[in-house]
Amino acid sequence: MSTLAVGKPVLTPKALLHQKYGRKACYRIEEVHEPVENSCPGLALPQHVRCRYRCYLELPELSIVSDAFTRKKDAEQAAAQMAIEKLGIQAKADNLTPEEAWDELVARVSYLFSEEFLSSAHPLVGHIKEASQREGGLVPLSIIAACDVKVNNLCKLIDPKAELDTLSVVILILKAAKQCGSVCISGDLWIRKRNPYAPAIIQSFGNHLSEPTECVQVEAIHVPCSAEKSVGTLSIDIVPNKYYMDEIAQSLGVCDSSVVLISRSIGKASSEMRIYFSALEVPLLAPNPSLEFLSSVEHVKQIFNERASFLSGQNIYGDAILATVGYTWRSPDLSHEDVSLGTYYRMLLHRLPDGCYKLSREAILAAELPIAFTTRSNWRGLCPKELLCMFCRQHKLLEPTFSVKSLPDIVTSPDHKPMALKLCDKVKALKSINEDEFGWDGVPDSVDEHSGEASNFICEIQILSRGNDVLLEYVPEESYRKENDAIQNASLKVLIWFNKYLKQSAAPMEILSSVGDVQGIHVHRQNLDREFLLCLSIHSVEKSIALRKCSLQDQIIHGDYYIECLDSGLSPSQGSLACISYAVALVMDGKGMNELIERKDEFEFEVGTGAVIPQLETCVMQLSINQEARFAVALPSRDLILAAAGASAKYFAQLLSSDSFHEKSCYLEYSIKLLGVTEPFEDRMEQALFSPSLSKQRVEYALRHIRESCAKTLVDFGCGSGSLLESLLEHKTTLQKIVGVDLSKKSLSRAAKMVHSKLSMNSNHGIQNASVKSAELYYGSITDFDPRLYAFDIGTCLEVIEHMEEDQAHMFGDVALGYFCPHTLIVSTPNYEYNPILQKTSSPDKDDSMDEKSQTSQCRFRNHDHKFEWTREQFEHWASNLAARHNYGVEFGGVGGSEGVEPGFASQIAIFRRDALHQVKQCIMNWESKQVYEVVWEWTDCSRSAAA
Ligand SMILES: C[S@@+](CC[C@H](N)C(=O)[O-])C[C@H]1O[C@@H](n2cnc3c(N)ncnc32)[C@H](O)[C@@H]1O
Ligand SMILES: [Mg+2]
Repeated sequence: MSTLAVGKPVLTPKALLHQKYGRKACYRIEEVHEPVENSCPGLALPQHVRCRYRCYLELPELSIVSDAFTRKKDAEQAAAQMAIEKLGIQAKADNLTPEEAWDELVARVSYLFSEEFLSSAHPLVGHIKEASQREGGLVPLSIIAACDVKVNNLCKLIDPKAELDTLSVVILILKAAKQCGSVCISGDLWIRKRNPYAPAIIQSFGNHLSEPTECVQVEAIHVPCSAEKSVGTLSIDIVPNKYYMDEIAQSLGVCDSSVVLISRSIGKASSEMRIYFSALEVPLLAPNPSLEFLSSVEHVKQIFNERASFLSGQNIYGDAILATVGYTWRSPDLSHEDVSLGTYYRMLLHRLPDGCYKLSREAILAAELPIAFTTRSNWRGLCPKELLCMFCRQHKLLEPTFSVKSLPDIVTSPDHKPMALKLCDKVKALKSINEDEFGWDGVPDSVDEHSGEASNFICEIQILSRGNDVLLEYVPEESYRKENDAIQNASLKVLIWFNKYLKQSAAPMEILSSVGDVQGIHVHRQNLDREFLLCLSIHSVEKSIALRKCSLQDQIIHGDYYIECLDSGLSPSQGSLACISYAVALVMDGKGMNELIERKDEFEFEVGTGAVIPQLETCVMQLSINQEARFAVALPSRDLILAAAGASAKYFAQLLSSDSFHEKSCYLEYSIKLLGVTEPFEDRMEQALFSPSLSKQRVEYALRHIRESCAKTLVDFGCGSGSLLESLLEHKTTLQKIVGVDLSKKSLSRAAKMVHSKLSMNSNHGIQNASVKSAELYYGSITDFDPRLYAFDIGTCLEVIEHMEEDQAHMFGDVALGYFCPHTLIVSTPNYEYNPILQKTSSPDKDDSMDEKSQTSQCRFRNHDHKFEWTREQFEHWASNLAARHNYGVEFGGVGGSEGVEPGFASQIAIFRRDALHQVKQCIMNWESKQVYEVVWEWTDCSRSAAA
């Protein structure tokens, strides 16, 4: 039997106000658009705005405006809280003694049958109106227990067990009814108004009662008490002029609706989904039965319906019906909705952490709860924190507590990373980089702007029962550079632990504590087992009726019907995002049956995080874009198949229980097609494999040359988010004017914010590179000439050309040296020959036996956006010809790897210098050219320009 701990109901501020004002409390939500973080003055690009919500609360005696919140409901609660504080309202119900609650209950029951009550939108009104059309105007007591929250709350104050037992609520209402003069009890469990309503009122009921005009069949679920019996469907007839509760009574095999007990609503707060069961199953009708008496009766224990009790969180006895039908606050009409078998299995699945994730991705047969949260941008489906909160709510626990601590002195990543990182090390390294919000240069956004050092966060989590007992505490060992990463990773760890606990409950706790890499989890086993008693028991029962394993070997991928197509060379590797379409069919070989269960036209997942079933991941890693494959896996549990089947669950349930099914070889067949691959960002690899990171080395290389050249003006072609400009402002140079050009407005916005904050810091502290007098950012293509950037001292173009089509890269070379004519131009681009080293290190599972040549020929580009990558020879060919055409000299260098050692530098660099003898020729023409770039941001040092 369930022995869930019962806590005092805690009323939210809104609920408290509702108690006092009802509908007189009016909430209105208004959106507030706020620019995100450090906005940048003068930026001529739309900046990111965050939408938040403010709540306006109108009460008869005052109006309140809340602060802005990310969630609407938080704004409402905050407004309600402010009102409560201003008005000095006390949580009344909380302070009632059981005796006072009893008096209130009697008054409430009486009020529910008053004429005044009939004008409210209360769901009970529908029942009273229906009853008035029947002889005697009788209403089942259980309806009051089910519909009126206030009655329920009062009953809980009188007897805390009312939380779990509908029956005890009914008994308390029965007693209260006997004490109030205005109602009377009829039979055992009927209640009615002692003096009938005025004929005029009854007349108006008839007019307003909008009952269905024709018979409707509502699909419902039959949940047998015996766990050995399968859950099935049934339909409830809703017939004009008949009370729907009587139909339910009939389905339960009881005489009338007064002996039908009703659970609280299940699922969403607005849902009318409830469990119905027979009061006759419980020895209720004995005189004055107490709950202690009831639960001590062996018979009651035997008829305890575990599955129904688990779903409703209340004690349910005997066979039960799960249905969505009833009156609501929203409309006077009877509302109803089908509950399919698929819905039932989805609800069960929803209670497990991995099930909740699968449902959030609508990919029940493909998705798995990932084992790692690498970056927010790669995570799909509900985030771990949301999943954990949902899990706690579903299991009627308190909301989890997250305590984030900032540890400024912990160093996340070692200074010198080995070249060959093990996968687990790599995942950690990647985690610590977290470039997710950034497109190109991967500047982590939690990096402390002043010191350049990252601060570190850990997030501790505590899970408490509703009775405030500690169930689980998690103190992580790892720290993260972003607060959100710390929270998400900690939440994920706890979810993974719960998943294991609920699935391997029989395992001793020592084993559970050390599963996977979940360390730092401390559980209070007794409390935990008590809270999850039902869940564990249901899970073990479901396991026992799980399907017999079919003859096909698990894990085996067979029948690789690869469609021959041009190999694009692009296959997913660890850390990349694979986009697939898939279909899963239930196949019965002997019967030649192939039934589609689940399909998705587009499904994205991060490779290497266990976000899909292992067979699927293994298969996808062997595909290139546009290739298709099929494989078979042994049948998973029946529950999972039925949850996936959704609306067709009934059909599949029949199929799976048919005799012929057990005789045939059955399996699930997955057909998948790889639609696209988003490679992990190149700089993620660069950061993980080089120390300092390759991008940092490039910037330092450029910086050295800039200093040596004593340049005063610099243009960064394809500046991206401004990583080079940032570095220029952090170091002493002779530069007075710096300009960036890019085609990405998003990157330019980031660059503007970054340059702005660096410049303000410089002028405040009078340090670093104070020589810069002006900074400009332009939006435009570097293959177009703009005379404002003519004849600068130095031009840089780092890791840009490979992002253009090859002919455009050639064009850029000609425009840069032929029109822009900088004195010096530095161009960097990946060295294709270096890729085998990078890719071998980044995918340790790849076959090592391949000789180097074949590896090179199979190598992918470093970034999905690269249009080409050149070998050293190709690069030198391009650069030398270009230089010769425009009277420049060129030298080569690079970063990553060493000079003269095969296969050269990881990033190859050309430095073009204008031939001193050749003066710039196109001067006149240049000045006549149109200004094609758009200024998106500019800054001038007013003090200096004024002084000058
Ligand atoms: C890999 S990022 C490099 C950014 C920066 N140079 C760095 O090293 O961090 C390449 C950049 O080139 C820009 N880009 C590509 N084609 C361009 C074009 N035709 N004109 C201007 N920018 C371009 C992209 O928008 C992107 O910001
Ligand atoms: Mg690149």
